[in-house]
Amino acid sequence: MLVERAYAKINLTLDVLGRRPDGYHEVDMVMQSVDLSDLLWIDKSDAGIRIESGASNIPLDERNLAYVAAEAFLRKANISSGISIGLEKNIPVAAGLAGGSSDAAAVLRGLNRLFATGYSLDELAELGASIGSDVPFCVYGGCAVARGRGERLQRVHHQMRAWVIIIRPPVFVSTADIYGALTPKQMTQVVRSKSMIESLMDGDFERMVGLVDNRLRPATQRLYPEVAEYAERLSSTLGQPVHMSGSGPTLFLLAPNERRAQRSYNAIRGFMKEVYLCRFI
Ligand SMILES: C[C@@](CO)(OP(=O)(O)O)[C@H](O)COP(=O)(O)OP(=O)(O)OC[C@H]1O[C@@H](n2ccc(N)nc2=O)[C@H](O)[C@@H]1O
Ligand SMILES: Nc1ncnc2c1ncn2[C@@H]1O[C@H](COP(=O)(O)OP(=O)(O)O)[C@@H](O)[C@H]1O
Repeated sequence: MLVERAYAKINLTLDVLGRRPDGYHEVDMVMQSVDLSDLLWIDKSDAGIRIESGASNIPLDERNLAYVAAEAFLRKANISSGISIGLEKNIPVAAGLAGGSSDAAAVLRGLNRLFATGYSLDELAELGASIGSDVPFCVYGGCAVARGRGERLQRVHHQMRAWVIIIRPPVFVSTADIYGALTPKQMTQVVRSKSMIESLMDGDFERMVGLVDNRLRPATQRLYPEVAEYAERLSSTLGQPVHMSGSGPTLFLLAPNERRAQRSYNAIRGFMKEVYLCRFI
């Protein structure tokens, strides 16, 4: 048996360039892993794929992305063993934090170790792209610019230290609905990833914060006006901008040090239920 950790991500920039013939959207986004994670215990078993978890808000059958990943891996490696997966779910579900994608990526890494199949991370990422657009990034973690539908990655090795306060409003958002609600005006060729990477590489925290942006946000706020209300309340209480991750509804704030992060975290906990304090990894 082995243990794998599946980290959540936030989007520091997210630009949509246009709709593709396959129904997906061409994106350009800077993704960053944070140290909020699920834990997976992965082992061989007699037959079939079994997932056990205390989480009651996700399917534990073949619809679970960890299951889909295990099935895809066994098929690729031509292995007939059964698999058991224990899943401790700490990443909020359907939140724009890629929790399911990260679980899938952790299963690919874990099974590669368990069966000593020797696939490279690039090979696992390629397999991951068939499971979901965010899975290839989650195979590597860290920081990367993701293009295409999210699967074409340029990894970024920066030393920026930043704390992240993640707030999950009680709103349930469908990623497909958000992409589907984009208007042509919300899709442009202007991308912010280059400047964002420069600020990360320079360790320029203030510049980085000023560049955080997400082109899906207007669509999410139009379909779910509560998200705009939560964001407005948070930014007016704290006197600083609040950002949205992925298709939402998760909002986040960035802080340059632990003291400031803790102060914001304490203030937000007074009126929001689901708040997490974490860091870039
Ligand atoms: C918005 C983002 C930003 O990181 O993250 P989340 O909010 O899901 O965390 C991603 O683009 C989400 O990636 P992921 O959640 O893996 O998407 P998928 O399962 O591949 O696709 C779900 C649906 O979203 C739409 N989709 C997804 C990716 C993309 N580049 N264009 C799209 O139009 C499609 O309608 C697709 O059917
Ligand atoms: N292991 C998993 N963890 C979370 N959600 C999962 C998982 N497997 C499948 N899902 C389903 O995937 C959908 C998206 O979940 P998630 O990956 O958490 O969000 P997002 O794509 O917004 O980052 C949810 O509707 C959930 O039911």
